Amino acid sequence: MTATADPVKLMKQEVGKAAANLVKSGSIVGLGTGSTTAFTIQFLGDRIKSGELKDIVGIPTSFQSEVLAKQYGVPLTTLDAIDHIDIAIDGADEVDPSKNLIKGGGAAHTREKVVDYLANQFIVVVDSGKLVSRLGETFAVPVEIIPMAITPAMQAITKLGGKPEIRMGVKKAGPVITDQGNMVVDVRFDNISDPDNLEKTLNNIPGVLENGIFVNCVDKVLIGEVKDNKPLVREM
Ligand SMILES: O=C(CO)[C@H](O)[C@H](O)COP(=O)(O)O
Repeated sequence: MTATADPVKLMKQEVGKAAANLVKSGSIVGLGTGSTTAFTIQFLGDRIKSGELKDIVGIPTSFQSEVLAKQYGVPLTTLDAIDHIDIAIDGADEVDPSKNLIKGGGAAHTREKVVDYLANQFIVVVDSGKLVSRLGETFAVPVEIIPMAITPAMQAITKLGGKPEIRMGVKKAGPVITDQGNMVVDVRFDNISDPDNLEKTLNNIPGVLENGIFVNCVDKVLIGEVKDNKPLVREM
């Protein structure tokens, strides 16, 4: 793979590669979604092709990661065929100092939460622009809702103090539809002081399938940075 001049892409590439290097032969690997984990999947494929990495199987968290795994030669399985996941590698939209996350920028947070929470080790890969002092600082909370419940669920979210907006498609008329056939509402909150409680409260609204707040589940965050035009990876 050739290095790129775009600093954010360079950070994503370095951190994606660093995470792929943590995977050991014989592992069952959760494959995250997004532009950062796309590099991880690509580097896993490179390690398999070179013979350095043997007997791994991936569990995709989205149609996107499934397609990439097939493209780069990473064998896949399903949750029905395995009894554990050794390591999951996934991106995030925000990371707070306690390693809590907002995810779902790619509308894949429901499957991501299933896979990432099952893993014995959950590694998050981000560029340094994703670090925040408090969740909700820059990113809205994605909430996946079944279509017939969209109106009452949005009303309930508004009563909680959130400002919900249906996520609209790009190069597609109408709303984004998830891999499960649902809609996503992006919810702005003025202040998320208790992410643990907000995660549970949102999921208690009838019709809500899952939201993008991930609390107390991350083992390690790999952060990509660029210093003096050189990419670096540090750990949190
Ligand atoms: O949660 C996600 C998808 O639902 C992604 O992991 C998150 O949006 C980060 O994406 P990227 O690596 O492209 O910045």
